Amino acid sequence: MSHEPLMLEGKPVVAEIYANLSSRIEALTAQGITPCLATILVGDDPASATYVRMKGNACKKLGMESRRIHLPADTTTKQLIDTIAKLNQDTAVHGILLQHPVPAQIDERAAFDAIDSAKDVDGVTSLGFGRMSYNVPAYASCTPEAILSVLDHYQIDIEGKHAVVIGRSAILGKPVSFLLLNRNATVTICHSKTKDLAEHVGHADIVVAAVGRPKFVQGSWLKPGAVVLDAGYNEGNIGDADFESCLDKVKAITPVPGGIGPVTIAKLLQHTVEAAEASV
Ligand SMILES: Nc1nc(=O)c2c([nH]1)NC[C@@H]1CN(c3ccc(C(=O)N[C@@H](CCC(=O)O)C(=O)O)cc3)C=[N+]21
Repeated sequence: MSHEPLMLEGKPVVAEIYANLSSRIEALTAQGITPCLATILVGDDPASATYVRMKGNACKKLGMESRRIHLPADTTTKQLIDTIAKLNQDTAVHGILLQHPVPAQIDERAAFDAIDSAKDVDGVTSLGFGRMSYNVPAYASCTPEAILSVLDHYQIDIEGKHAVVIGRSAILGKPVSFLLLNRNATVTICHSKTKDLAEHVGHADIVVAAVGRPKFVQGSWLKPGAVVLDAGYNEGNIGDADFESCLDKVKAITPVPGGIGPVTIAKLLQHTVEAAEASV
């Protein structure tokens, strides 16, 4: 590109979300309801522990409550579901986040579906996902919604654009594909078995990198003027896009860190406030 690419920084998007939330949190607290997010971490993955801690810290900063539940790595599906059931019953808890991924012995789908849909602030239940996909009111998964918020904040058109999503996970690739579809993008979903990935990506106006492989998306694959949203969170804060090579081609790109990640957390808090408001 002849001009500098636009940096899609998360910070102003987060500031906008938090500015809107603080008065709502105050109003709730005045009624004796402090929005409360419960996070469940199973096992000892250090990166997951960091993300969960960040979520709790963000709650504190905004005057919200949080509960951190940490279960051992050998937790069974039944034990996890029992823990979720207690949080479902607890009227002081408004949102429940089960940190993905869970250890292999756990049926993650069964655990996600045990979350009361009124508290499913991360859009992980089958009902929440289905409602989101049908474009009826629901809490969408936080990273997908963060991606849409970044596009909207920077006034990047979605309608009629060709979006290529790389990755098809339950909390990222699949839901972001539906959110983009519901905004009238033409969506291609690529994954590990996709042939000619570079060719698909080369047709994209909007590229969502959600593969979980550091520096995977190469600038050489991109159509000049593409917009790249990097939702990767690999070790060492390295994104899924090869930022340096992408810079030469893109109209706009999210940095990692400082892009989608912080907006994800803001969305989680927003949904928790909405769940608290709905509980009144
Ligand atoms: N049910 C579920 N929902 C999730 O939303 C979810 C999850 N499971 N499992 C793990 C991933 C990861 N994730 C991140 C959130 C924020 C940053 C973030 O804010 N990162 C900072 C840098 C991190 C740092 O400062 O250490 C940034 O990009 O600027 C990263 C990663 C949410 N996830």
